Amino acid sequence: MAERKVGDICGSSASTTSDDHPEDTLDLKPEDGDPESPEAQKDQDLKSVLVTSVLNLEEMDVDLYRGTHHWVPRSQRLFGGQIIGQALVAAAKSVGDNLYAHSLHCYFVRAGDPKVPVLYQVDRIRDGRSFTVRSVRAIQHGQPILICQASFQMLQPSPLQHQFTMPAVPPPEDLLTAEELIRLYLSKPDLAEKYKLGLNKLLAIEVPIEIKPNLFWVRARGYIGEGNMKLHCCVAAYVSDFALLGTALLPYPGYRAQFAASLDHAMWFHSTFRSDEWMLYECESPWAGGSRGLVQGRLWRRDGVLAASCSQEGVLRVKPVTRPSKL
Ligand SMILES: CC(C)(COP(=O)(O)OP(=O)(O)OC[C@H]1O[C@@H](n2cnc3c(N)ncnc32)[C@H](O)[C@@H]1OP(=O)(O)O)[C@@H](O)C(=O)NCCC(=O)NCCSC(=O)CCCC(=O)O
Repeated sequence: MAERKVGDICGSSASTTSDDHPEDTLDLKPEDGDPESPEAQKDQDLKSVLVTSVLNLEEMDVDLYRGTHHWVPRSQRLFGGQIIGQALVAAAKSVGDNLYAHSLHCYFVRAGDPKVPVLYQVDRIRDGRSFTVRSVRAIQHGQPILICQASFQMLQPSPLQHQFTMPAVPPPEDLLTAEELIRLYLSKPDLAEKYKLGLNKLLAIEVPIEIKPNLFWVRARGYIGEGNMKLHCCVAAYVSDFALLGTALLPYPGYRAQFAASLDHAMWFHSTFRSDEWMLYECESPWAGGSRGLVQGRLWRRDGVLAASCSQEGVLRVKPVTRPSKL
């Protein structure tokens, strides 16, 4: 019989069997697949940091988890995608293997503090025949920073099947990564010192996501492996918040964000996909007003299958870009 350790929030621990919550043993670790396969050989040292650390929550007690931070944005508030991804991991741990995340709805109610860990408390709202709903509160300093509802469904076939068509874009292999692009700029001999400094700072940031700018080809860095769809959904939830809100600023090159923070985030998962393989992230902003911007994203598998969709509204307070006078 499997044994697992539980403890209270203060860190004391006790031992119990997994019999009372057999689903709690759900393994969200990356799959190793065939260790002899060339892919596994090549990637065995390159496990995605997203699954080995960011999304690898520590179990504190039944339905209570603790997450740690990896990359913290310059704003010094926690990255929203990290909190959503970790909340989905916590929710997924309380549902059976035959259930798959199909949607989540979150509100970011307070800025996350990078100096302390985040606790995730899961409420088992309902276990239905087809659908199962969980509510997760992400807590710091005794107060919620995120509330998240996630819904899971067993696989069910349907004659209704349609999707938009993926935009035609160059494949990721034909494009430069963000790092390559920065290095290209840095190699220019006439680049001013202040830009060199800024670009070198950008290069030093270790974001566990790879992006090719052009609508965004995106994937988790490192190897996760095939098969664990719950885990790929959690990674996609992390990835989906990256650079999404900035889409609402694209029509306004004359302004820059003075304050930007996502208010809510909703996501729907449509098909199986691998978050460690290139997916096209198509982002658009149908509306902005009232110091807020609405953004929508579609994650496409490179074979043209729509993998996931998301929507987000964020606070956007801007100020005009001041350019030095040429006189
Ligand atoms: C959204 C808020 C800030 C709302 O709280 P609030 O108390 O109502 O705050 P607020 O009044 O909006 O103030 C926020 C800020 O806006 C300023 N402000 C307020 N009114 C005005 C105005 N008229 N003109 C100019 N500035 C104004 C306030 O002074 C605040 O500024 P400050 O924080 O003091 O510098 C809060 O709920 C919160 O912090 N929620 C968490 C949001 C969050 O952390 N989201 C996830 C991280 S953001 C992210 O991940 C985006 C992706 C990053 C990427 O794309 O790279």
